[in-house]
Amino acid sequence: MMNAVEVTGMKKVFGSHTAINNVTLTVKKGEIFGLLGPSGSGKTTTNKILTGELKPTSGEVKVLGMNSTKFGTSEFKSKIGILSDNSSLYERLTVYDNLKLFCKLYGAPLEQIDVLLKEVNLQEARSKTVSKLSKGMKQRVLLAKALIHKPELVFLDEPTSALDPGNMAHIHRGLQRLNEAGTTIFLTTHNMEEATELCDRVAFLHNGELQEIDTPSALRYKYSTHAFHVETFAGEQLVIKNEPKNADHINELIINNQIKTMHTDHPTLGQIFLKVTGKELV
Ligand SMILES: Nc1ncnc2c1ncn2[C@@H]1O[C@H](COP(=O)(O)OP(=O)(O)OP(=O)(O)O)[C@@H](O)[C@H]1O
Repeated sequence: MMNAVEVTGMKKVFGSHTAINNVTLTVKKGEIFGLLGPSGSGKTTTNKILTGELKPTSGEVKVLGMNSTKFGTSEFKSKIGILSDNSSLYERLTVYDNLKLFCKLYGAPLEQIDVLLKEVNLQEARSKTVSKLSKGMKQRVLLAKALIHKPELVFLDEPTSALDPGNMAHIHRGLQRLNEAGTTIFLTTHNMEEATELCDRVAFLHNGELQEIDTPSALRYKYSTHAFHVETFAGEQLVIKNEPKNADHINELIINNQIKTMHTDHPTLGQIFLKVTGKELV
């Protein structure tokens, strides 16, 4: 199966500052891939290179089998969708008229508009002027705009950063449905719960360099201490390694009804990021 994204040795230098250094990664077709990193780690720069807005200083970048000379062509634009900090809407037009304009631009059927307004939970705002929308509502219109032409691959830069928990959950379900229908999603976020919930694989970006790349569950296993954390009714806090030689000890605690709570150590992606880079994912 062809990869959706192939990046080899990508570097981006702004003046004397290296924003991206030697990044190599692939995104498989059909995946939800999460690029995680704190502010300034290089997520947006990576996105801009992959969507043709910026050129890498060096390295190879391929998107849907096309190399960077094809970025910006109508074939490229018809196959990818973009939600970035540069995405914009016509402020004086209504939500519906904005989407109608983009439908026409891409030759997409107008029926797509109502399908997408439902997906982003904005049916009731269809006749509102964009300038009167909240930040979160605008973000959802921009997401609908990014998806209007049914792209094969979408690049979503912090797609839920302005959303309340209810709308965030709604958008997450929508993105999962979109992915189940075959769309590959390249998501940049610093929201670790979002990444854990949505992503098949995640990459940690820190100071422009990739630190880890794997499934959330493999990373959580890798950085687990493989121990049981036990609280007894007597108030003791025990940490017992998950090893055969400790079976009798655990058995004894169970038989004597001493266990009040017991759980395995399963670090969150945020805790792992902190362990790997010494930085919080914010
Ligand atoms: N056009 C530019 N000129 C100079 N430096 C830049 C430019 N764009 C980005 N940078 C620098 O490159 C680094 C990475 O920036 P980038 O916007 O990619 O980070 P980010 O991870 O997306 O951060 P955030 O989450 O805050 O958007 C930062 O140090 C930033 O200041």
